[in-house]
Amino acid sequence: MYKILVINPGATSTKLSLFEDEKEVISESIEHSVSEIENCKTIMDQLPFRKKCVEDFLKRYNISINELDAIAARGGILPPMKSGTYQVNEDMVNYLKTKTRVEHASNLAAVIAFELSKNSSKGLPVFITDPISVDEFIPEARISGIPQLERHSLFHALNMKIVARFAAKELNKEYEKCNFVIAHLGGGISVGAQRKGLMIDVNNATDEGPFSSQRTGELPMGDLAKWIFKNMHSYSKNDVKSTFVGKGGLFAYLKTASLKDALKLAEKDEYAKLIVEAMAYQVSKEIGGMAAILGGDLDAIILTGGMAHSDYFVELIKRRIDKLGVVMVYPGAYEMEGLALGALRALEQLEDTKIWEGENIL
Ligand SMILES: Nc1ncnc2c1ncn2[C@@H]1O[C@H](COP(=O)(O)OP(=O)(O)O)[C@@H](O)[C@H]1O
Ligand SMILES: CCCC(=O)OP(=O)(O)O
Repeated sequence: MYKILVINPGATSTKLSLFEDEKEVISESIEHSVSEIENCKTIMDQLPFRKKCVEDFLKRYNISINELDAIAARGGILPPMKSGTYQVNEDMVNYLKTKTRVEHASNLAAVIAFELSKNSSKGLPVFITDPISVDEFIPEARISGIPQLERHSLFHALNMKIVARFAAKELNKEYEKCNFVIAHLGGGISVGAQRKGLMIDVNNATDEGPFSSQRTGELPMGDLAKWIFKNMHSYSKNDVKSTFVGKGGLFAYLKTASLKDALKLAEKDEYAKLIVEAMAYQVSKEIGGMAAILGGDLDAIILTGGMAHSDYFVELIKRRIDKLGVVMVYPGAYEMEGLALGALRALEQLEDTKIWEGENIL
């Protein structure tokens, strides 16, 4: 039996689990205070308190680092790379600390895990599986409309890939032979077209596609450019950024980033109802686009993420898309399981573990 520690830092929490083979035996989500987060200028400034929170977890459950067989860490924003499980090494850690293109809490996971692994007396492997920067785009998906700006593949790869595996199993089909449109409806929203195991196009969850709880998604470009020029003297670069990612989307309209709260408001307030319906409308539109990319040849449309817990929200989407194909719903996120199973496949040598080869791996 393999013991695997799983580390998954999110924007405001750190999720930790202990798996014994496929079974999650301990699971905790540690919330961080706004002041703890705001005191840190960069994500890497959060390293000391995030690492301590993992050490405290190990102490609380009396888990010695020497009894672990692996640590499975959420993959951060690395250069574009193939889907799969990678062994973390010093180069990857340095990249995450000093070179990553996007500040995201997931960048901390491999760094924390690698530092902890050094305390093991037996050489503890650290793995990441399906990081946010998995890139399986077809050439035409990279074209934005202007040669200076390329589209990038940045999405909820970990959860979307694992639910696709669940769906293939449920349909009794081989994962690599299935075509899916997958919509991850969490704090951020990614909607992608997965053809025969490869995510050939997906909206960049930070700045394309539907608006989400705190992100604007795609915006009317001409008016956006005018808005930035008009406000460039009164807004800092960070103010501009947080207007679109952090204070945009549901939050900008309703002052809540939670769909649960928005749905409560919508029971009495027509404006709140309109905003929730608009989010479902935009998700449906993105799903339709991705179905077209697959030429309508779909095994299923998969809805997943926290917002898929809401039957009401799922229904708003389903009524627009259910003529496109079978709709399968996996509410919540399966990231901890995705990480543990990735590490387990590596330990059992069921899959080739990829070795980080630096920045030009594709
Ligand atoms: N039962 C529910 N009904 C409606 N919305 C829900 C429900 N459960 C979770 N959500 C919504 O899901 C969103 C969070 O999704 P989640 O996948 O947990 O996000 P993340 O892990 O990215 O923070 C929030 O908007 C939350 O309100
Ligand atoms: C950039 C895609 C990943 C992402 O948005 O993750 P969160 O929703 O967890 O911030």
